[in-house]
Amino acid sequence: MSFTSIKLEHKQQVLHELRNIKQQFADRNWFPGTSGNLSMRVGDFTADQFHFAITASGKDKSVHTAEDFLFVDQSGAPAETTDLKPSAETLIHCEIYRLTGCGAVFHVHTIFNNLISEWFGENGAVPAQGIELIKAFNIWDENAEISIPILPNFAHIPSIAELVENVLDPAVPGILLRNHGIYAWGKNAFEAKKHLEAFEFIFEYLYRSLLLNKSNSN
Ligand SMILES: CSCCC(=O)C(=O)COP(=O)(O)O
Ligand SMILES: [Zn+2]
Repeated sequence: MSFTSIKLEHKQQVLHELRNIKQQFADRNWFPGTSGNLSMRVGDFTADQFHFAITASGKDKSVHTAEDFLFVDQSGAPAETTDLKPSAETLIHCEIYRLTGCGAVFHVHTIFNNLISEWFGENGAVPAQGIELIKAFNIWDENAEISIPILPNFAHIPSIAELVENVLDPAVPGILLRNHGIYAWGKNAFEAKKHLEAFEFIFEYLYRSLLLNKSNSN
């Protein structure tokens, strides 16, 4: 499906939804120092051709302007003529869409996701077991255990993007970049937000249990 054949109302609806999510995350201080990026797919999906709206790079994501988002194609190139630059991390979004066919990808830097990704960094994954919010990933087993992948935080984004395929687990809709932040996705913005919130709950839970265990052993 070409970008021009996607209905204008659909594109506007997606921008409206992204703007709302951006506001909600900004209110939680989830975009410190211009960090973070958000995207939502528009139109039909094939692994070879798709389009999505994404935050422009380097903006203060706690303020709203007419230049907050632009549309890009499956390679991360702008789909329309614009002076705006897509997020520096667009290629990671491209790869997540290509591999999952999802509808939205949200990336935030928080203290808890940074500390936990660094703590478990050498293991390449964060183990989480028996935490109620695992059910937000539609995993309902009692005492369920998941493993949240961690990729190295290379400065060269294409080198990170090419590793996504090796670690992506269809049952776990998120990937951490070590000491950087998390990417969470879902079939739509509602689900991507639910997943992101569940991951952040799990990271805070793990951080606090590590501290509790440490103080108990002293
Ligand atoms: C200022 S944090 C470093 C860049 C980053 O990790 C990020 O999430 C924001 O980059 P963008 O190009 O999307 O603004
Ligand atoms: Zn980032």
